[in-house]
Amino acid sequence: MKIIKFGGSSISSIENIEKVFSIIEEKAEKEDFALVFSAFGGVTEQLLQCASIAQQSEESYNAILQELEKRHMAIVKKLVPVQQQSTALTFVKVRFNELGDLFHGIYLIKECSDRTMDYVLSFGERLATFILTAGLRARGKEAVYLDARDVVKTDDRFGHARVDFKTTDALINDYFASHPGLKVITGFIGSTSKGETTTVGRSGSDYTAAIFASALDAEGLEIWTDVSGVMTADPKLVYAAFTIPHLSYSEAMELSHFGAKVVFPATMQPAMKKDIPIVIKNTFAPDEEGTLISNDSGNGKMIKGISSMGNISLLNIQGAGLVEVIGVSRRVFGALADAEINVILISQASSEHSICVAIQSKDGAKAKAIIEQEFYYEIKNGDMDEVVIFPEMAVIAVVGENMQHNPGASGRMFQALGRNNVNVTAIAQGSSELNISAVISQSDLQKALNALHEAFFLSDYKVLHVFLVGVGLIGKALIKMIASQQKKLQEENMLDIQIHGMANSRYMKFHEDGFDLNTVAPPDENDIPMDMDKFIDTMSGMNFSNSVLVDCTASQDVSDVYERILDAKVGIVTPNKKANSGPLDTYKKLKKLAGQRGVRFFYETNVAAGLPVINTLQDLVLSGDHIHSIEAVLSGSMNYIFSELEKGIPFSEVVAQAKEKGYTEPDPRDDLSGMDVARKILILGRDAGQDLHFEDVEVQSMVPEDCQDASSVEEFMEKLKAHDGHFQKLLEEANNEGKKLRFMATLENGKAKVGLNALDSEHPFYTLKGSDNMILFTTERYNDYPMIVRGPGAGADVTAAGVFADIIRLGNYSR
Ligand SMILES: NC(=O)C1=CN([C@@H]2O[C@H](COP(=O)(O)OP(=O)(O)OC[C@H]3O[C@@H](n4cnc5c(N)ncnc54)[C@H](O)[C@@H]3O)[C@@H](O)[C@H]2O)C=CC1
Ligand SMILES: N[C@@H](CC=O)C(=O)O
Ligand code: NA
Repeated sequence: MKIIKFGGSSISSIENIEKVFSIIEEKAEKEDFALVFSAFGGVTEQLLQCASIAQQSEESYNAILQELEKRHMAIVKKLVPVQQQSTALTFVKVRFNELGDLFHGIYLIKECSDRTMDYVLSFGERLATFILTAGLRARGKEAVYLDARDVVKTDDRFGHARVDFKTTDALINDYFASHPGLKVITGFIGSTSKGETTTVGRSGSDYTAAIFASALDAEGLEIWTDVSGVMTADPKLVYAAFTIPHLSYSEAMELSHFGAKVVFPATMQPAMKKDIPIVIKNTFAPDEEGTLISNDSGNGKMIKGISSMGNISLLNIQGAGLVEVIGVSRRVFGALADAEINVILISQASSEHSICVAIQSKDGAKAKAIIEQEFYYEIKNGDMDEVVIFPEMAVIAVVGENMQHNPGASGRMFQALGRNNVNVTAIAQGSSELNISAVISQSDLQKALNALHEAFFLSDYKVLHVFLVGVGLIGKALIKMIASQQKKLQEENMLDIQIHGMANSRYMKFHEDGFDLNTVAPPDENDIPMDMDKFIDTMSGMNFSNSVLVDCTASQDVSDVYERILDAKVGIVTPNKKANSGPLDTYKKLKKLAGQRGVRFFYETNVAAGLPVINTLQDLVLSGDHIHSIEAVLSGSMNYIFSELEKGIPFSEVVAQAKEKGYTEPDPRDDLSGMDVARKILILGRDAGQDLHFEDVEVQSMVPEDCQDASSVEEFMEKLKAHDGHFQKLLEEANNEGKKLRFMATLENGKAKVGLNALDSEHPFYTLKGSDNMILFTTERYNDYPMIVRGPGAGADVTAAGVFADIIRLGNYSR
């Protein structure tokens, strides 16, 4: 025999009741059970509401009551065929007449005692259970309605009555022995020895089910609700949370203490005493396995779940006068207990210099006053400091029985918190080793939960949260690329890349769960106006662990926020060269900060797009090589322009083509002026370990003087046409000597040079084509012949691919 209970959410509508009936019918073929029901979804709340309105001597409770009656009547009419309806309809009618009288009484005397309230609430369970019994009978079941008040005997603590198990167990067994058929029992209610109606407290129907299970030595207790069991963390805060298949009673109790309110400790007590397994199932997903709660903890997982409690204040009681003084804690806790303040967590270090107590925020001010009063003289004498209160805190706890004697849990917990910049204010662990709790700032709660969830449950599976600024040529190509690889990375590389925010210069938008990258469009006027500070605030507000800012702009304003970003332990990936080619101090500061904060700052595409130039150089330097010189073609657009020029196409036209093909900077003058190449050689020099400043780079510009100040790119392109002849001449001069024009950069002896050169066929750059880049590293190790990297060095795809590779690398590093 099993006891099966369905809660209010499972029977909140006709459709849901039909689902419940199918579950019952399917089960009836296989096993023997009795049923326990709550009131129909929402009814208890409405009865409470009526009572409170009536108490204020207002008549509007009548309307609610009438609606309630209609709802119950309608359910009878749907569940029971006309010819069998009369009993149920009469039952409902009579109950609502009684309720009407009851509320009228409350209305008249303006008072509703706990005793009356229990009686009022009992109608919800009685009505639902009676109607459902009739519904089951109409479906051919031999169902018997059992008003639990006949068998569940309690004391008279109305609202949370204590069960007299001895009498109750005997009555339940007598009833079951003398009544064949499917027993359908009202949850939540009982009665005193005088026959007064009582209720058995919060989540009382679950408790009723457990009382019956225990009395009958049931082989199992099933609680059907609207979630698929107890989850590893609150799914509203941790979207990767999943159902825990198996918990021990103690683990379930520990988890429910901090938040996982699927099952209440009180419910478990009677089942636990008799070692009856409890299964939590989802009425709306009956095929899902749910959670089994029994006396063992199932698989060997160290941590079963992570729970949390917000709105906590931390009270710090400290002073030199506390050390080795006996009785201080008795006084602290005595004073709090006298004031009925519940203590959630306690922490005291062995120095005995301070005691730290977590309480609910609503009790904060009162608790501070009470302790200060208790220690009035000690504070006055300076033996104790004034009580300090830290508001807006939260407690997070990792829970699992197998932590016992199993080192490593706390290490992993605090490493994950630290790595994600979550400051821990207090720590507590009981010697049962069932739970390690930490007090953190409320604003870090979601991030902390996710970080812990990843560390304990998804340690091989990483979610990387991307915030993308710049949805232009490169940004768009990047989104497409991530979209096409997202699933494969999840499945084969255990790396889940989600984009939660994106912005261009005018608008920004966000998505808590991550955008659908196959359909997402760049932000537009329907979204939020772009504001970098707000972008960062929203990003921080989402509080994800393991986040990265991807900057696909060419903007100085965006690179100016890198310091803030790294400081907040958020990584950066960018093709934008502004940060690394600005003041040397900034370059150094960012590197240092990333190191200090343990986050990554990747910028492979700063030089030669996706070609492995930066990584190669950094590897050379890290492995102890010394860079003697660098000779390079570093501009895809310039190489394209000067090699295409040879086909006889006018200069202004090839520049337009380079722009069209996505090789140039947003403003092609940045390429033609040599600035873009200057930035790149500067970055290479710095990564090679040299203290290079922009002044150390000699740059030859290809922008004709009268084009320099054109007010727009279009005007510039137009003006450029007048100079086609000049470039044609340069080309002819070179060709006459059997040479080709190459725009290149060199770095030697701490000086860099950028400009146009005519090179003969002996030179390695002579054969470069299209958007090719080529970099020659002459180093201590690569001395006789340089190390060479060559290939297309500009364009949407090769750049986006390089950015994407950096993102993946960053994701993998954070494992
Ligand atoms: N095109 C290429 O082959 C390569 C480009 N890069 C770099 O990639 C970056 C992006 O280039 P493209 O996509 O071609 O440029 P783009 O002009 O097509 O796109 C830039 C995007 O940034 C946005 N933006 C500009 N300022 C902003 C601000 N302050 N806040 C928010 N958004 C802002 C724009 O609205 C636009 O969405 C540049 O830094 C460029 O140097 C690097 C390697 C190769
Ligand atoms: N505009 C650059 C591409 C980005 O770095 C180039 O032409 O190489
Ligand atoms: Na590169």
